[in-house]
This record gives sequence, C-alpha cells and structure tokens, in this order.
Amino acid sequence: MKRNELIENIKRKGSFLCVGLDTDIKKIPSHLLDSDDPVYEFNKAIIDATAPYCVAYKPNLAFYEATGAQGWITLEKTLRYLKENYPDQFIIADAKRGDIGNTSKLYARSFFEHLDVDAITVAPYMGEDSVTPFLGYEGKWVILLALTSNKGSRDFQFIEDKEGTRLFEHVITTSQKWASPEEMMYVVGATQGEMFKDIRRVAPDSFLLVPGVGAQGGSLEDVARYGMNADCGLLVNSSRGIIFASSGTDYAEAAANEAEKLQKQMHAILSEAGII
Ligand SMILES: O=C(O)c1cc(=O)[nH]c(=O)n1[C@@H]1O[C@H](COP(=O)(O)O)[C@@H](O)[C@H]1O
Repeated sequence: MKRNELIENIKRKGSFLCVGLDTDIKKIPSHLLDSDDPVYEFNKAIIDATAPYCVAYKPNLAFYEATGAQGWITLEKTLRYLKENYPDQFIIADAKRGDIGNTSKLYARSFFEHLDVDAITVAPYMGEDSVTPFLGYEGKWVILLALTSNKGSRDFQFIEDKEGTRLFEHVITTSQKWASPEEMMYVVGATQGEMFKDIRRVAPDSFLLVPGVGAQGGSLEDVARYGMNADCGLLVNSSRGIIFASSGTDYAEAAANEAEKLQKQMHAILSEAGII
C-alpha cells in the first residue's frame, strides 16, 4: 500500500489504530479449543469485530512460530482472510528481521513475495546492507526499530556520542539516506512520551509505528501531542488490550468495544488537529 492510500484510509476512518494479532493459544477462550484451527477462528472473529475501527493489523510472528508448522499455516490463512475481506487494511508482519545482505534478501522474498504483506519490522543493528534488501518493492515498507517501548531500550538506544547525539537518533538520520518516507517508517514506543519531540526533530515526515498503549501503559494523548505530523504520521498499535479484553464467549464484542474506544479518541485527536 502506498503512503497516500494509507493517509486516505486514516482520514476516511478517523482512525490510526493498528490491532496487534498477538494470538497466544494459551490465552484464547476455551470454547474455541475444540475447533480445527482455534487461533484462526479467534483471529477471524477479532478481525470482523475490529475492522471498522482500525486501518492496520500487525500479527507478531512469535505467536505463530511458537506452534511450528501449524502456526505458519494459521498465519497464512489469517493473511488471506484479511486480504480477501478487508483489502484496505495495511498488514504489518512484526518479525524484527535483519541479517547479512544475502540472508535479508531471502527474508524480503519470504515476506513481500510469498506472504505479500505491506510491511515488515526490521532491526537496524547490522546496518545498511542488512536493511536495503527489503527496499525497492513497490508499495512495501520497512519499519525500522528506532526507540522501543521496553525497559531495555535504555541499554543501548540512549548511548550518546561526543556531540550528545543518541544512538536512536543516529539510526533515524543514517537510515534516511537509504530510503524515503514513502517506504520507511520507524518504531517508537508509546511509553517514550515526550521523546516524540526529539524523534520529530530528526524524522518530521516519517510515519511512526507506535506500540505500547494498552497493556504497556503508554499514553495515546502524549503520543498524539508530541508525535503527530500534518499527515497524522502515526500508526498506534494495541494487541493484548484489544484482543484479550475478555476471555469469555463475548471476546469479539469486547475487542470491538476496546477498538471503538481508541478509534473515538483518535477521531477527536484528528479533528482537533484539522486533519479530518
Ligand atoms: O515492533 C513492535 O511492534 C514492538 C516494538 C516495541 O518497541 N515494543 C513492542 O511492544 N512491540 C510489539 O508490539 C506489540 C505490543 O503488544 P501489547 O503490549 O500487547 O499491546 C507486541 O507485538 C510487541 O512485540
């Protein structure tokens, strides 16, 4: 999906919500466990319930790989279901890949040609030749980890050079030489609050994928206040806070309620900013 289509979808739906399909088979309602593919049944119901309120879905590969070949089949079925029924949804494979060029090339083929998702999360640690093989696919995106939501983000990402420039700022400024904001976004955790000001100083035009609202406690208001740009420029993800809102038979309805709550807040934020 191209950048202008993504922006149009955000405006049309009054939402920049991404629903994380982090479907842990140990957490899904027990009545689904009798079906042939419980995770797929769960995902379908969650997608049908939440699609009116979001513009993107982000399956995290760990939750599928954890059950081996069956998990991969479930992932492929889920992606097919999304594409056939909700072709306007932006699909992010949260795989956090990145390896020597020769290997990244095959990861790119796997995600962009075989699975045909819109975007993949990539770790920047191995540098340019580990990232560029994912670029140049028409309408496909690299989402580079920049400033993550977890406690460990403090371990390396804030290390400063002699001029006081922090590692996450180097990641952003250097990677902008490899790709334009038409094909590269950055992950910035919702838990980073006012740091979004610093991010926008170095990446004014880029879209940011923002995980960490909901279960991790990040603030949507702060993210929007410090991180929004004239195109919105944000995709805010919530996984557990939406998909596991209820562990009973009403799980899909509960997920829809949580997604709708976020969408309403987002609608208000977008209209206050004059974007819609
Ligand atoms: O790349 C990510 O999506 C990601 C980066 C980050 O800094 N923090 C983070 O939580 N994530 C992912 O975002 C999702 C957050 O899930 P919840 O905390 O359940 O909303 C998980 O799939 C995480 O792996």
